[in-house]
Amino acid sequence: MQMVITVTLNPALDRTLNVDNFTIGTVNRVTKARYDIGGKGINVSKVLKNFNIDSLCLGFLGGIWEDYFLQELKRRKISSNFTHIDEDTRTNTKVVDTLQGTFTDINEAGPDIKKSELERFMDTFEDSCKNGDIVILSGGVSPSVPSDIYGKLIKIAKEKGAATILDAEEELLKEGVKAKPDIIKPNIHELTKLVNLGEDTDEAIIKAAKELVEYGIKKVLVSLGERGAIYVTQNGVYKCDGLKVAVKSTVGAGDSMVAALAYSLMNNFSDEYTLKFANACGAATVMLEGTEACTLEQVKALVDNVLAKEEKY
Ligand SMILES: Nc1ncnc2c1ncn2[C@@H]1O[C@H](COP(=O)(O)OP(=O)(O)OP(=O)(O)O)[C@@H](O)[C@H]1O
Ligand SMILES: O=P(O)(O)OC[C@@]1(O)O[C@H](CO)[C@@H](O)[C@@H]1O
Repeated sequence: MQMVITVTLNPALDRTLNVDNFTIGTVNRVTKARYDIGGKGINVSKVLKNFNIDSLCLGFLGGIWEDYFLQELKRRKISSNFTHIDEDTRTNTKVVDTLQGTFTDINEAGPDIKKSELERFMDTFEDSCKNGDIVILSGGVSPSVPSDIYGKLIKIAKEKGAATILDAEEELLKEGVKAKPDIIKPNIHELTKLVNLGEDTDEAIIKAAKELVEYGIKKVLVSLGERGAIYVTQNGVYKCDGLKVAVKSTVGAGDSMVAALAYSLMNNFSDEYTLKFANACGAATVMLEGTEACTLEQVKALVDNVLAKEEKY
């Protein structure tokens, strides 16, 4: 049976603090706090579960939060086979200031991963991937994990006959792209660094994404925050504007788009509808507090409002 596997090499307990008029260098009072299990791959699995799709979460977990993550995953009926590590899984702090409309992420570097822990993970990964699976590689890694890790994982997954989706930044993305994953989902900042994009006009983004498709990546979804998204595939170029919605937290918007890409593959959506669906997922996610996953009902209520069109290039 086809399985979705999400890889989160550096999960995080996301602590979202609402602070009015957040100011650096003073005492800030928190009006509301919430905690969510997070890390990009785990967020993808949370969204997929809300879409009635089972997935298997892999990665590293350890220390004070390990049991909490496992309990939460169990409560959500999400399967997992995390590699246990000695050090503590990190806590990432997100400061939401609705008065100033700012969203600040303070992400920890993450625990040291020992060579033996990495080797155990590699074995688990290799044993888990099967022909026809969809493997999602998302997020950053601890400093001790080599930056070509995603390249290696993509190679293994492809040899097994699995489709691969990569959502990463900087060297992790650069090295991962060399292994030609099927789909990538850079945001505009990630794309800019990947291809040395001079300007962030639609034309420049489309040209860069087309070059990536010519290089061998089948589909490139560039997320542009409130500006919407651009999707370039072997079939064409598609563009849509962002939906105007009330934003509660931007955390996980990109992850919900990655979940949408997997969901679209499983449901054979057209490229145009995939873009509409992914953009609706992004909008639905920013309407929710903290790192809460969007639901299919929410997305269905928004998707028809997304105006996506094929661009002639
Ligand atoms: N302010 C907003 N209003 C409406 N939609 C938004 C807004 N911000 C993000 N989105 C939606 O979410 C998608 C993903 O956002 P973004 O480009 O910020 O991803 P990202 O940087 O990968 O996010 P993250 O790393 O926080 O998960 C956008 O393409 C858009 O569809
Ligand atoms: O430090 P990374 O791995 O780049 O990002 C981690 C993170 O910000 O990404 C998710 C939202 O996309 C959060 O759940 C998590 O805290």
